[in-house]
Amino acid sequence: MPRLSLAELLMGVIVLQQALAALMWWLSARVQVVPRVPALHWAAAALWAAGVVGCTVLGQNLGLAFSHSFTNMMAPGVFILLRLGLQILLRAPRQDGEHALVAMLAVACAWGGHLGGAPLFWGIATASLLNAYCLLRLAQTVRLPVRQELGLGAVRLVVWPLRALAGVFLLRALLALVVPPGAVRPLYVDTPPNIIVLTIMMTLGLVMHLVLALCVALRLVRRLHRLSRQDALTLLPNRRAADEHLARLLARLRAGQGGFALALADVDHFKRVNDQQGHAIGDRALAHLAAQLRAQARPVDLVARFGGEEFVLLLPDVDAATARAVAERQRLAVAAEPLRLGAAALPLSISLGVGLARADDSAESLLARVDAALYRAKAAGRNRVELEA
Ligand SMILES: Nc1nc2c(ncn2[C@@H]2O[C@H](COP(=O)(O)OP(=O)(O)OP(=O)(O)O)[C@@H](O)[C@H]2O)c(=O)[nH]1
Repeated sequence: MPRLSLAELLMGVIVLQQALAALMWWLSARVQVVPRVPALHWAAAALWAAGVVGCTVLGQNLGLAFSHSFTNMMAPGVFILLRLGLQILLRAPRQDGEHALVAMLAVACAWGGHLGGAPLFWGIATASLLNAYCLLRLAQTVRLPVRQELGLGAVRLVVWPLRALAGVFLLRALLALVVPPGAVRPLYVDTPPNIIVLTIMMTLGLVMHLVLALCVALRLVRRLHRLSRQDALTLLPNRRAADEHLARLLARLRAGQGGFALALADVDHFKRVNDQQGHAIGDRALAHLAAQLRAQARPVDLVARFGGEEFVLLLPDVDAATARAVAERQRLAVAAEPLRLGAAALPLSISLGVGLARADDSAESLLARVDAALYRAKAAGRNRVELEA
């Protein structure tokens, strides 16, 4: 068995590593853990990288022209695929024109540089410049999402190796122009610069895919967190979100940082709506009411679906009179805006109970007082506001 050089060994590790990354992305796309299209782009990028490195090693018998041209022509494809996947994930504008231009230039560099008979150094220099450009563009695309998802530390972890590799390519381009032809050796030859380049490539290959995987996982967790606190029908915060917000406001009140009021709004005779119009119209009525309540509220107020046909309003920094006035405004707005059903209109109304939080309140005691006020509003004829006793 032929003895492998250190460079060849490193290239073998890179091939294996990229093949595993490709498998990981492909599997996660299949089981739909991550968005499918970006994951498939990254799988293709990893496979492409494994192919480029593998063919460069295996094709060394075919001569310098092959190994340089092939690597130079194919390498930008890796960066383009990685970048495309990221842009699709982020729904960022895609630079298809730029990518097509890079691909054409890569082919032109390889063709003109080696296969077309131009001096070897010219091909190496132009292709290295192209690779450096792709790497810098990839670093630019990666920077913002990684910073938002994972923080500044991760930016350094992924952006600096990308820039370092771009620097190495720039150096390679410069060397090709100033040193004698043949001094810039193909990657599979054991030279100190090649070992450095391969080490950076290996580290980057690992870090890049790990950081991408982490970004995707964090996005997923944040999405689940958001969904678990959102009501699917009205898109308002749900009971869980309201309970958490109420606990925060109570803690703030106890710390002497400001009071708040709580209002419960319940749709009047909603059973009748369902019975007479059907459940689907009932759902539309709830979504309509939710939009109205939200539209009437201040940005600092929380409007949430508390359950069924009941909504909760959390109003920070108001006194009892203001809280009552806010509830009254909401009631009048709902009564004034029936649900449009084609030419017909379905009148809707809400009853509200309102209460001001006290420093010794628990969530339960406050809710019990406001619920009692709501009960009185219902008992007194509905479509009205009652303040806690
Ligand atoms: N369409 C629809 N109906 C719901 C939903 N959640 C609860 N409801 C209905 O809301 C109705 C509430 O009825 P009740 O608690 O009797 O109250 P009401 O008819 O509004 O009468 P009052 O509150 O006393 O004015 C029930 O018929 C529930 O089925 C929902 O998500 N969609």
